[in-house]
Amino acid sequence: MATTLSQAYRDTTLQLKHIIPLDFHSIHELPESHAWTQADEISSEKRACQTRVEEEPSIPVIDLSSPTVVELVGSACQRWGMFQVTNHDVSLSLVHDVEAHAQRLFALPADRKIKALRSPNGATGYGVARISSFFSKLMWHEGFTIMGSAVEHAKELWPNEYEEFCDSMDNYQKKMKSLAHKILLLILKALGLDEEDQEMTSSAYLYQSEGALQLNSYPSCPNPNRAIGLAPHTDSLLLTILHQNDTNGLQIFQDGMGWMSVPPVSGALLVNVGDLMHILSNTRFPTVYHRVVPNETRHRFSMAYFYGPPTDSIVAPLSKFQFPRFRPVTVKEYIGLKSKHLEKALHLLRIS
Ligand SMILES: O=C(O)CCC(=O)C(=O)O
Ligand SMILES: [Fe+2]
Repeated sequence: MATTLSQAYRDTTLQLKHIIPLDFHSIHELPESHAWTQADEISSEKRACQTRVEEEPSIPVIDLSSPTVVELVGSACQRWGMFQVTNHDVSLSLVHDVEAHAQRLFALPADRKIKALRSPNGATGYGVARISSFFSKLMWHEGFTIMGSAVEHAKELWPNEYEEFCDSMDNYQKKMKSLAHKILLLILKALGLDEEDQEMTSSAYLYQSEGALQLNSYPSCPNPNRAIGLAPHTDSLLLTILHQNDTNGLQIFQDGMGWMSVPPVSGALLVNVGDLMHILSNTRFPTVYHRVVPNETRHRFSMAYFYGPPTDSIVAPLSKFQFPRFRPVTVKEYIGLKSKHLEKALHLLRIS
């Protein structure tokens, strides 16, 4: 039987310290457990880089109905591994509805949210970021992960009125999936894929793909300079489509430039290349190293939709690349490698 995405994520057992978020409602000072120093980060040399404050080039905003959309997407992927899209056919009222549900969820009392806690070897539900176990300090963040139906955990949160939440999450995931299909096709065209690749990717990747929806909350923080909202990481699958509310916080790392802010653009959705796309493109498209910094006065919410091929399928550089730089890997194996080795996982697949 085919492996589902949640099964692929289920095999890492964590301690509860790495699952239960802080009760942010009751905290007025940054606790030692959440106060980071450079030494607490794996890539401390990157943390040491200053965030740029002067005028910086910004991530391209691409109108999906533009006649040159393939070229625009191709050059944004190559330069940034990231772009924002407008004319994406996802209604803003749906986006805001999902955001409002996320706000309602995270505003619940801590003892209620704990009822939907991710289990120690589980993939879905309420909890800290999965990457937390790699760091000695905890993040100023709480999340809720959905893969497929949200019913099981929504019932734990709202035993009598979970339906509206679930309907909204279902609608949003459907919309995200079809937008991700569309964007994947544009990216594959931009890569100039040949017939053989097209057959492989269009049948498997497009029609049996899998996705996960991650709701993120970063409450206002009493000492944002010493806290981290989400530690630096790359996303594992092919693409991520992100909505951020009107509160800054997301930053991407650019060689030679350091950390650069990616402020929200009203009505646009942000798309970023993940590790599997980096493999497929044989390194032409960079996987985006990003983090979130908390804000002293404002509460940031974001919704990230992670999109990947079926979990048992094989990902390898497209056959048009004469000198593949990665060995083929199944999605499931890659998720396992990432759970064990975090950012070193990609290097373990390098063959040249
Ligand atoms: O909140 C954000 O802007 C980023 C979220 C993110 O990177 C993730 O969920 O992987
Ligand atoms: Fe991410």
